[in-house]
Amino acid sequence: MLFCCGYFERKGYAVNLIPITSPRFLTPELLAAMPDWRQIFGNDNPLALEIGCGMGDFVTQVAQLHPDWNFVAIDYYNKGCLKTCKRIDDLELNNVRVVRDEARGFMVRCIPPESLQAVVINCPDPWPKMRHRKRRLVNGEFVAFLADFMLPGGDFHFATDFDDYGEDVARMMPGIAGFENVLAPDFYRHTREQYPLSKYMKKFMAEGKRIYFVHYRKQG
Ligand SMILES: C[S@@+](CC[C@H](N)C(=O)[O-])C[C@H]1O[C@@H](n2cnc3c(N)ncnc32)[C@H](O)[C@@H]1O
Repeated sequence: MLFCCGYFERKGYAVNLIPITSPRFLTPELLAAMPDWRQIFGNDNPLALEIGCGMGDFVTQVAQLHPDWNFVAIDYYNKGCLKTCKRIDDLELNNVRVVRDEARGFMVRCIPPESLQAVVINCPDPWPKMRHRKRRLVNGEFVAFLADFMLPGGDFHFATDFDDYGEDVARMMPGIAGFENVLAPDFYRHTREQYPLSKYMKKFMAEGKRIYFVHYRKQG
C-alpha cells in the first residue's frame, strides 16, 4: 500500500507526510474504491487528468480558462499537492481536485474506462542518463494504457523541455493505434497557443531551452 496512516512508505522507509486538509484534496480513504466523479464535482462536466501536477501552476491556470471542465491533478509529491491545494483554495477553484498517489495505480483504481476527455503530462521526469531512460513515464506502453481510460475524441497533451524525450515521444506516437495527430503535419511544436505554462516550462524557457509540445486525439 502506498499510503498508510499518514506515512509514505518507500523502499522500506517511512517518511512523515505533511497533512493536507484542503476540501479539494481527495484523501486515500475517499479513493479506496471507484469514486463517483459526478458526485464529487457536483456536475457532469468533461473530466481531465493532469499527471505530475507539481506545484499546480498549470492546473490553476487551465481550470480558470475552462470553468466548464473538471480537473483531477495528481502527484506523489506531498509538498506539491499541498501547494496545489493552497492555490486552488485561494482561487476557490471548485472544478479541481488534488490526489497524492502514483498515477497508474490511481487510474486503475479510480478512473472508469473511457471517461477522460483529456490527459495532460507536462515536463515529466526526463531520466537523462541512458541507463535510466526505461524509467520514463511516457512510452508506447503507457500511452496504450492511457487510451483505455480516454473517451473517443479525448486529447493527450504532452510537453517536455528535454530534446531527446520530446523527439522520442513524437517519433513513437504515430505508431500507437487509434490516435490522430492534432498538430499534423508537425510531429511536435515549440509553442502552443492558449496552453498555460507550468513552473518547469517557465524555468526551462528562462534558461533558453525549447519546449516540445505533442498533441494527439483518440479516434472515435
Ligand atoms: C519535473 S516535475 C514537473 C512538474 C510540473 N508538471 C511542471 O511542469 O512544473 C515532474 C512531477 O511529476 C511527478 N510524477 C512523476 N511520475 C509520477 C507518477 N507516476 N505519478 C504521480 N506523479 C508523478 C513528480 O513527483 C514531479 O512532481
